[in-house]
Amino acid sequence: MTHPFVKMNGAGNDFIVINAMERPFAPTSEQARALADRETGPAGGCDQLIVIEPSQTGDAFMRVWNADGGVVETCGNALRCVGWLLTLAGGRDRVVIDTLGGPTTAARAGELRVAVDMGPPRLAWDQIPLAEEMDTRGIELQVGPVDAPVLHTPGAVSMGNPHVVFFIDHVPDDAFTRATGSLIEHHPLFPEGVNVAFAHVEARDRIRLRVWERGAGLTLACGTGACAALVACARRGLTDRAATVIVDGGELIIEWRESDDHVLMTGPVEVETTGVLP
Ligand SMILES: N[C@@H](CCC[C@H](N)C(=O)O)C(=O)O
Repeated sequence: MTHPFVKMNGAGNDFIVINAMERPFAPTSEQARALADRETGPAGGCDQLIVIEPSQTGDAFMRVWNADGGVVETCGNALRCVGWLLTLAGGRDRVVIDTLGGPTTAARAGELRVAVDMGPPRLAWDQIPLAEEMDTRGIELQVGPVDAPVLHTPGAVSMGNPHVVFFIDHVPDDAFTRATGSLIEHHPLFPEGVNVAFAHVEARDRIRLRVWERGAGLTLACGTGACAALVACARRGLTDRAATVIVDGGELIIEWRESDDHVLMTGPVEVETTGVLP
């Protein structure tokens, strides 16, 4: 493959980023899986493989592979990482990055900090998508026995990719997050699978979040998950429209702007290492 790569992370959610602006890079899903592999992949593998391609309408197009080799619509933390690389390379403060989930603007927000405008959340049941019509403020889904569910009535939100957000009165441990997340990820209610978030509201402006990502499992942070959690919590009146979302790998500042319905996410990015693919 012999492409140079940059290993980066956004609040701990880590990526192998490949610049294919001048030389195409189109891995098969098996190759993407091999690059992401935690034992044999370069630089310790990754949660998502990210390829930066030319775009007709923006400054670049960002393509995303989950660690399981599936191509998905978007990735919020990767948008911040790619935003950092593109602004650095172009000597600019702001860039437009296209994705399969829609265009995003990324702007520098300090040293190794980037803010992205993720656009409006998609809240109609068929935009998530769900298999049947439901009120996405609280969908008919529960975990545990019918008469005493452990979790129930989560919110559903698309940030370009599908999310379900459970409201939980404590921070779930790894075992619970893995077991419940992997069960819900493939639930027939979600024909395209779903990212599963567990939101513990600490205050009207503070959410502690853990996310089981579709196609990647338990990660240290999920940017679109943090956006979806804030939207789901605000729709239920549990938080204001802006909050700090604390994930396992750091903190993300999320605002659901009233004036234009857009969701903004600001947070850290880190360059871990660079290398060349074998
Ligand atoms: N880590 C991401 C989301 C990556 C894609 C997701 N697993 C999906 O399948 O939709 C983020 O920061 O948003």
